[in-house]
Amino acid sequence: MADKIRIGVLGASGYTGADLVRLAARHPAMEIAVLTANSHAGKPMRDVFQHLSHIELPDLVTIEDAPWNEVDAVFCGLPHGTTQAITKEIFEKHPQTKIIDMSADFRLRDPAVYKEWYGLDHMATDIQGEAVYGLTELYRDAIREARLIACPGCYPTAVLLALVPLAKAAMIDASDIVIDAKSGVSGAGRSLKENTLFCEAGEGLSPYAVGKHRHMAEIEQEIGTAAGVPDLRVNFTPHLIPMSRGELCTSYVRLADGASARDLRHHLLETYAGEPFVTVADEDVLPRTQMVRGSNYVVVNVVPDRIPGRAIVISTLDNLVKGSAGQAIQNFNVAYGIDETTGIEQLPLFP
Ligand SMILES: NC(=O)C1=CN([C@@H]2O[C@H](COP(=O)(O)OP(=O)(O)OC[C@H]3O[C@@H](n4cnc5c(N)ncnc54)[C@H](OP(=O)(O)O)[C@@H]3O)[C@@H](O)[C@H]2O)C=CC1
Ligand SMILES: CC(=O)N[C@@H](CCC(=O)OP(=O)(O)O)C(=O)O
Repeated sequence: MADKIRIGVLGASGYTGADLVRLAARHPAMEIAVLTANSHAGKPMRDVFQHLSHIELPDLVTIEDAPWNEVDAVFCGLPHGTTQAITKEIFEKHPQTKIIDMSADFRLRDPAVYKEWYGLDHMATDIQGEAVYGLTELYRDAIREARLIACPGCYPTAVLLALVPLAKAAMIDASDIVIDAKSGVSGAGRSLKENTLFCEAGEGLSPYAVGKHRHMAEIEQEIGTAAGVPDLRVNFTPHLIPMSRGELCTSYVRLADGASARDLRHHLLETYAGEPFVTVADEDVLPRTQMVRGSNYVVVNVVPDRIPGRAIVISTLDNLVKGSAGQAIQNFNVAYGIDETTGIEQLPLFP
């Protein structure tokens, strides 16, 4: 293979950053050149993550100390609000760099909507316009040309892969979507939070951010665009479930006149025929997190609702792989013209 592409991972001491490093370390076209951290800066990566002690990795440095002239591509796994300024700075000094962001900082096209949901002024409105929404299966052509890729949130990835094709084909009523979502605790990141403590997350199931979760903005943006419905509103309720990784979204939809659950499933089968990572489950198989754990796969299916004129669409993924690091690498592969499955072909872990 020609020279490897040198990558930097911002936020390598976090969950998405660490999973990115785990996958990148075996990617034949990548060389891990720079890893950054905040409170963990100055430490060897193996001191922070013992599961990565089998390989040689650069030590963690602060963003300020990172040598940007030594990287070709940057993956960002930073908290919301911390990616815009550094993205601008890198592009100003090294305009050829490709940036693949796993945070929400460039996902929302309208900076006013970003402010509404994140409570922050957008600090890079001049480059927001060139950001491509990194849902690979739906934006592949634009990703090929992009230097700034905004990977979707984990819940939106699961929901949009299932619903956008149906909304686009006008097979469902985009204005009547109710999404019940559940996520493992790693979705909340590695920092200490009360609701993620073992004693408080274990043996329980808790709804959170009901009626106000910021992923609604992303889901509305993308389904609204696909369906041609400006100001679309969806109902989305996430729950924290006591497992470390994995996510399952159950969407209750109203069928367009004449459409059946079976038609919806056939449409998804046609849409995703040939897609390496989206599996439409066999007719009687219900998606379960155990079908995707540790992998870049998404499993979807559609079943009839007992209420006439409605259907239930279920989708599942691993929030740290297809929901963040795996999808980021999939986008990297597309952006660099590498076979899309490179480095992320792992089958799910089971049991
Ligand atoms: N977890 C998930 O399933 C998903 C997360 N995301 C998004 O990806 C991003 C990262 O999430 P996740 O890995 O879970 O988060 P973590 O909390 O696990 O990690 C955050 C990382 O950012 C670093 N960091 C924190 N604050 C700063 C700062 N002010 N300046 C520089 N670096 C900083 C931390 O360094 P240190 O630890 O050394 O202090 C750490 O490396 C977030 O935007 C998140 O919303 C997207 C999809 C899925
Ligand atoms: C369990 C849990 O807390 N999950 C996170 C999802 C994080 C994510 O996927 O996405 P963002 O990049 O948009 O934060 C949450 O609901 O905020």
